[in-house]
Amino acid sequence: MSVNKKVIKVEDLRVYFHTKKGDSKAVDGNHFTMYENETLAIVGESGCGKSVTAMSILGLVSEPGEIMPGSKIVYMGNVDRDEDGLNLATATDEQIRHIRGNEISMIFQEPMSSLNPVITVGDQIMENILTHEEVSKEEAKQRAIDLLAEVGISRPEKVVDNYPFQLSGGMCQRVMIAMALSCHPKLLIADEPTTALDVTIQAQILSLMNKLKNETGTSIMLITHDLGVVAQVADNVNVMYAGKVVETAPVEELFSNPKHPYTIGLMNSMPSLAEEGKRLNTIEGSVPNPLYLPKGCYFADRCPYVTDRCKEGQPVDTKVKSRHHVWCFKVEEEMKQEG
Ligand SMILES: Nc1ncnc2c1ncn2[C@@H]1O[C@H](COP(=O)(O)OP(=O)(O)OP(=O)(O)O)[C@@H](O)[C@H]1O
Repeated sequence: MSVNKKVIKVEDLRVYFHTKKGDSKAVDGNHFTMYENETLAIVGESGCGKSVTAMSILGLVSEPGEIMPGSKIVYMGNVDRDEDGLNLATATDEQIRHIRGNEISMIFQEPMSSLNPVITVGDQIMENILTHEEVSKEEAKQRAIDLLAEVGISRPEKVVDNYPFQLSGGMCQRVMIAMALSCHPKLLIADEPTTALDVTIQAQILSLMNKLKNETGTSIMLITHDLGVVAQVADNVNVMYAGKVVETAPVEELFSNPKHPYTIGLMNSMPSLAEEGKRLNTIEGSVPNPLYLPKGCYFADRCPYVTDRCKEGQPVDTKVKSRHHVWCFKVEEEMKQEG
């Protein structure tokens, strides 16, 4: 089986917010690898560190937040520059500025508030192109029009001169995608890109993201709490809990063979995924406060299978099969028994 090229490899990423009450461990040992032409979905309850992980990749963590020493975010999207990759966790502001908006782009949940209301959408796309490439204004404008057409906006030569308020939410999100794609990014981070849109527009935006991935080979990180969205567009999924990945697997494998009790709980709480006729469950309890994390497994307090061992130490990486890994003592023991 051919494996796509690695774009980014995150190892032991820790992001702490230094507050008066102590260190709030928003991300606490996160790790994953992203590949070209693949969409990685990051799922998990509110506050589990999805957005902070994305902000770290973009160099946007600011005080009181800190990417802790030892964290690695190795960007390998452009091997011409450096065979070993560039550690974005320790890169200079200048190095990150060059990559952000160019090789790594981001689209956000609220397209209206991410676009500048007093600048036409065309000028905003052009500004991005002109910042990163040496092209004339005319060429940049033509590129903006072509990009608007590419993301499915009709009459792009007219829309290019519109202000964001003249467009619908779905159109603004398309503009954001056009902007993100203006410099052919190796990695596109989409943080809840369809949450603010109605269902039909949601489906169109997701299929647009799929099309772009297939046509350009861009690696996409999709942050969402919606497993329905994950099923539609993800190739791989990371399930995060309290700042850590607790399970990672290819999407079909995760849905057919979820292992971590938290992943199973998430699936049972989704109406479309729970077994027909079975009562919908919610996961009792709440995520631990990142200021006071327990010494054992962070899910122990909510886990129906908790044992003393779970309260004593942190579970380690257990391989279930190729690219399916779980961090759970119960799964570790099951795998040992299976030999
Ligand atoms: N500026 C800040 N100061 C202190 N804590 C912060 C700050 N920004 C984020 N956090 C904390 O970091 C943790 C992770 O937040 P993050 O926004 O990454 O969660 P999330 O999984 O993206 O949630 P959501 O789905 O609600 O967007 C949370 O506990 C949050 O309170």
